[in-house]
Amino acid sequence: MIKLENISMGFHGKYILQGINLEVKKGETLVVIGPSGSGKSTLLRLMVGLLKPTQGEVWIKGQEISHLSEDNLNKVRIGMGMVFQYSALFDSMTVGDNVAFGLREHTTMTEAEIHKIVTRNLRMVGLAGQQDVMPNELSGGMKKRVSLARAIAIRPEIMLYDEPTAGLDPIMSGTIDRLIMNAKRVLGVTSVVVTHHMSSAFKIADRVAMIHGGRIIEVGTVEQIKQSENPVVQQFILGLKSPNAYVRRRSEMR
Ligand SMILES: Nc1ncnc2c1ncn2[C@@H]1O[C@H](COP(=O)(O)OP(=O)(O)OP(=O)(O)O)[C@@H](O)[C@H]1O
Repeated sequence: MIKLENISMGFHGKYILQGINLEVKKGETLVVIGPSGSGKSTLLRLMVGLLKPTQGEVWIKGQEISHLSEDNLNKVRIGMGMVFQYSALFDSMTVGDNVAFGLREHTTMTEAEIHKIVTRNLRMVGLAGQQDVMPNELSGGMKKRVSLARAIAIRPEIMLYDEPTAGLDPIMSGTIDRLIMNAKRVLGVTSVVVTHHMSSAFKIADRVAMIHGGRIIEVGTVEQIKQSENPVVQQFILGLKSPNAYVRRRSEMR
């Protein structure tokens, strides 16, 4: 469904990502973890053609997208929902109109049908009855939830989430995790989720990929990641001060 082939990405001569090979299968949820600034958001932006790789190929549903015109890219993007860190809501539109936007643009649904979906989706993200509110009256976390309600409205085949639970309280984070899992279970959505929340990552992931130093240093199922012998992976998932702390802890346990 999504395939990155030998991707390198540099900004002003400095390489952020190097030699990235990654495949996300249909219906799979891949969670991307890694330190701040390691290139996780850049990876998502490459997948949706917002950035062109310095090197390598980005395949979406059998189509290489890094050389497509903006028009053709937009056609590919119709099947993709995005919940990005600063997902722009349209400030001049109500919450309800924001959620309805893609449905009005890309479907022939009646207003009554659209109203039903808007109401249901806002309820799913814990914002029932907020359709007439303007985005600037919402907290950051609420805006993120509106953008999630908007993204899933068009029933995309692919969903890309950039830190969907950042800034949310634990209960709301749990709600969003369940939404991501439901989108997979009910709609068969293929998802890539960038998160700093390890508990969330381990709950929702089919596979986890860890980026470090511009490269994918580990990829595998939750169990495989938890059992990784790589001290850098263990340091990250356990939140230790240094990789050596893990090596010491492991030798003490043996
Ligand atoms: N358009 C750009 N121009 C120049 N540098 C950029 C650009 N986009 C990202 N970068 C740089 O690339 C690096 C990786 O950024 P990115 O946002 O992908 O990291 P991240 O892993 O998502 O970080 P975080 O976890 O903090 O959100 C950073 O050093 C950032 O400054």
